[in-house]
Amino acid sequence: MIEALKKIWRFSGREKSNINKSVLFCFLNAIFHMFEIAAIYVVVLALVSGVSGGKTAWTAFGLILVSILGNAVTKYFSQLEQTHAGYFMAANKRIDIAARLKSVPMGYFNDNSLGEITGVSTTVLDNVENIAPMVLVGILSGLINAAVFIVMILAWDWRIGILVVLGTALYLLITSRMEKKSIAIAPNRQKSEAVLVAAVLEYVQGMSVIKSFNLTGRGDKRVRDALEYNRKSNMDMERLFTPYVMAQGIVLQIFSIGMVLAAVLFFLAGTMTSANALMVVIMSFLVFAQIQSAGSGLSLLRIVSSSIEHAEQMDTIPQLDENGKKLTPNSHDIVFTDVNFSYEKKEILHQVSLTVPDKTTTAVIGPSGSGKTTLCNLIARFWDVNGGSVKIGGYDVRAYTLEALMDQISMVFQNVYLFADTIENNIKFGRPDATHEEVVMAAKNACCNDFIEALPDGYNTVIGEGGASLSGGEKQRLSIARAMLKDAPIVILDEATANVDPENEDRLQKAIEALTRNKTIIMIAHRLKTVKNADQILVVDNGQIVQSGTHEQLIGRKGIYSDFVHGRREAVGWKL
Ligand SMILES: Nc1ncnc2c1ncn2[C@@H]1O[C@H](COP(=O)(O)OP(=O)(O)OP(=O)(O)O)[C@@H](O)[C@H]1O
Repeated sequence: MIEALKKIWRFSGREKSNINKSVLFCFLNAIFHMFEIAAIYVVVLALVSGVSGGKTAWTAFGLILVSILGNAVTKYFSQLEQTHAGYFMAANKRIDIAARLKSVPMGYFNDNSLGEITGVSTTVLDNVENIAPMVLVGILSGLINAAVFIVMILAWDWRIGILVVLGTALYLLITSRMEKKSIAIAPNRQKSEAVLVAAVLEYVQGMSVIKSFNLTGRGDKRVRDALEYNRKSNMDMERLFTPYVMAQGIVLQIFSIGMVLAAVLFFLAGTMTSANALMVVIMSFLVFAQIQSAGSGLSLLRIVSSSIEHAEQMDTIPQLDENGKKLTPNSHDIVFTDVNFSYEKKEILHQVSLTVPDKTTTAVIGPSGSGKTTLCNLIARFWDVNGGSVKIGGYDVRAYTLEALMDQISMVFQNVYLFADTIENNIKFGRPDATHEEVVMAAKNACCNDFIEALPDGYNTVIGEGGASLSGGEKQRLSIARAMLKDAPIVILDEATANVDPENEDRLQKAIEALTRNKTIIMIAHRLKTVKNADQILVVDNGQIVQSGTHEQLIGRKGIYSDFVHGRREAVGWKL
């Protein structure tokens, strides 16, 4: 229990002071509750002594008024501090995760990790946000208040005090058993929630495939299994808790009745006044309220603790080793020296050495799966090489901070991702401080202006998440506009014109020429015309550069390139 409490306390980070304040307000709240008891005591004393009158009534009224007002104010502030602490505990972690993800190797992102990240950022951190401060404050204040209350009762009547101590001890014993038992089950419940999020995510993402292959039955099997797993783990938790919750209730009932019986016996034996005996009867309803508050916190402790453990697993996501500096190279040549690379075990690039001179265009061609995209991704350090080095302007890409490195590079990917935001902001992603005029200019150069102006709200049109409401070609052109706006010295184009209709292709080619003028270009090319015009062609086959040179040099040589250009080699799988 102490370990779990410490874990929440550690996790609360900068919000510790809010937790402390909330505990303090809970303590004050308990003191104000005592004013109620004092009011009752005043009335009981007056009734028993038969000296009741206006003074008694006003005193009792005054005490109750103070109690109500004090209760309301302290409850409000205690709740406020808890909500503040919970919100920021979760928000800080969410921000922390987002920051970490920026320097995670791209290989980390797959369906499972996506489900895991979504699960932690939503349900797991929701648990922390909503119940962590409540549990922490409930337990701490409940225990402190119960202890103070017990000391006061012991001082008032030690015999009744002992009964309260015994009831409290037994209640805590049962609660601690329940808390220990839930150690085994709480992480399972956590896991089932993450599995459910991952399954739903995959189901929604794969909806087009599921529909087109009419797999609705099979497609949702994973979701149904995940729901069943989640239901079962929740039921297991309930099943485990129910007997303990019943035992807790029974113990408190027995000791409350015990207090009443003791009071009657002590009164009959003449060792307790009638006023005090009446007070014991009344207090038997209130005396265990504080310990119950601690108990309900304890029963949720494991859930919060395993939520925190789960969220903290995000700290173990592999990170690219970042010791870089904010470098600004003088030239932008790209040099690979003996690069070996594997995503997992299988090596994809073998001893690749190449040079892309500053302000020249290099076309990369080769069969599908030969390693062209991988080559480009290593320049942007989406992954780190396993051997050898990739240098830009004489500096290893690992010597740059990720931010400084990305300042050097614009990328136009095969699959364009657009955010659920306005067209303008999607283009501005290339340079957030760009003016509207600059955005329009980039859009014009990328042949986007016409279709954007035809949209209902022009540049302010909000596109669907993932760019769902635009055609493939339109998305591609927007991503080129983004790159134009960024105006980085190195441009990496991966199948940049693959989705553009023939009507726009020539204009887009011109736009790409404008984008790439005076820059270092590495492009995965698929048009013979582009390849021919490149300063250098690299032919990749099976993770190696098998040929390099200009079109004129390569066409005259025996090899893959001339075979392909002369149609002697099957075009299947080739990107040309
Ligand atoms: N994230 C990844 N994890 C594991 N293997 C990968 C990953 N990405 C690519 N590969 C594998 O690496 C090899 C090279 O892939 P790459 O995408 O670089 O080839 P490519 O030449 O660009 O192919 P294409 O022209 O079809 O896009 C392929 O065998 C591919 O299956």
